[in-house]
Amino acid sequence: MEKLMIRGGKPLHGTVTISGAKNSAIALLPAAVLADTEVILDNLPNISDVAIYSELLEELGAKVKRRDDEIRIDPSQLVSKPMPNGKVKKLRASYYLMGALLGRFGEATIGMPGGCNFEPRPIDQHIKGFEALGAVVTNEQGALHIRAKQLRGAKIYLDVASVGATINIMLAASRADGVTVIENAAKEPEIVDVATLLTAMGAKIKGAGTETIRIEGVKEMKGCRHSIISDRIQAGTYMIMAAATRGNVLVDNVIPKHLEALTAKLEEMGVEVQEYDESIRIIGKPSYNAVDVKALVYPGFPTDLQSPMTSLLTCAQGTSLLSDYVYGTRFKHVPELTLMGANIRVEGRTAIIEGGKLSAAKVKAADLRAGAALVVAALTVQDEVTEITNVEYIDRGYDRLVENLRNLGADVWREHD
Ligand SMILES: CC(=O)N[C@H]1[C@@H](OP(=O)(O)OP(=O)(O)OC[C@H]2O[C@@H](n3ccc(=O)[nH]c3=O)[C@H](O)[C@@H]2O)O[C@H](CO)[C@@H](O)[C@@H]1O
Ligand SMILES: C=C(OP(=O)(O)O)C(=O)O
Repeated sequence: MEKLMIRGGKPLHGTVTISGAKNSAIALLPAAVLADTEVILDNLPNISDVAIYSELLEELGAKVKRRDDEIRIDPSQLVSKPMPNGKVKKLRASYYLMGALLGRFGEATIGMPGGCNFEPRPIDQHIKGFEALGAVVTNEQGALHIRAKQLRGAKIYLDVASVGATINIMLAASRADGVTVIENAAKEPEIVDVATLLTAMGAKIKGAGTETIRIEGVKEMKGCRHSIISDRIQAGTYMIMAAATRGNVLVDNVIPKHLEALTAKLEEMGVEVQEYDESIRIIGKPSYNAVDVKALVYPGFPTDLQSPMTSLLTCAQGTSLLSDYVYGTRFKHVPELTLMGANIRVEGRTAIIEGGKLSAAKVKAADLRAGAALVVAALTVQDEVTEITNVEYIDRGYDRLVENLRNLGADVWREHD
């Protein structure tokens, strides 16, 4: 086990290059199993979720070769195999093997997913989708058994615009007989990225990125080469870190459109934001306005930036309100920030944040973004060392975090716990 040590108080300066998106990569890897030949993905993030997913694909018989930020997946020898336990429990996105294997083999047995457990995260909409496509789904000892004699296209109205359910249904429906229409589909950029890969593999998909997605099933899908979109959540976290430390940072290899909700909030706080074609410069200011933030589905403010944003709002003058309308109890970072001297109260789905100075403490990352929130907070603490344990959560989603922060001038290192 390792812990992260941060001596804060230094404004971040320089350029950080953002890697491919976690939430795309861990959907694109299982999507590759629908092909008959090799799929090559570029701009692959170097994060633990990707490493675990690659091993899962190998367990299923895929040949996986990885070099730098490229991965080659040859699924031609893939076998239909139950995966009730083991690595599937370490990931949230292992649920995509349900849709992908169902599409390829007409059956899948996958343990209930792991990942960040900041609150109960049901997958009833995924199951509803598989059933609508003609599958029989049973839950036996914590694993879902999904079987279909013949997958048939269907109209599916999602009760909630779920990212995972939208992608899972797209995966299975790509190999179904006939046309599937998903209504109230999620619109996150990662869904468009998955649709782009599936289309390059031979699927017929229209409307990804809107609330209605139409998928015409095809009999065969082939390999291709695809570059993963850049990680808007990693990019947003560095933008927040730059603002919190009153630094001047160019966040490079980003799609500025994907970050508009954050950019608008930072500007409202008084942060200077300069947008370029593929990069964003953040110039911090000595004092910030308190603001109200509502985390919503895309294109609203992302729930995955809600925790790091909480830390930034402790640097503002006055009271900010931050409400999460996607995950109403995603506040595991709050008790830890309180240990660092933050004045935050949670009422229902809202955190009420009073601006003020933080101090160093021994804190624990309760999940991936709660960990990112602690890193933001620690970077603001003048000269004192904050110790963050449970770094393995942060490693799920931040590519070369220590290296990047050091390049920006931060005093950060890892130690054995
Ligand atoms: C691997 C991945 O891409 N993870 C992201 C994905 O998670 P994930 O795909 O799990 O999140 P969803 O979009 O499915 O969840 C959104 C909301 O819908 C609810 N819901 C979801 C599915 C379902 O079957 N029933 C149901 O009620 C959830 O409890 C939540 O309140 O989107 C979340 C919301 O942007 C992000 O925080 C995660 O980083
Ligand atoms: C919640 C997240 O990830 P996951 O859904 O993979 O647990 C996240 O990326 O913030």
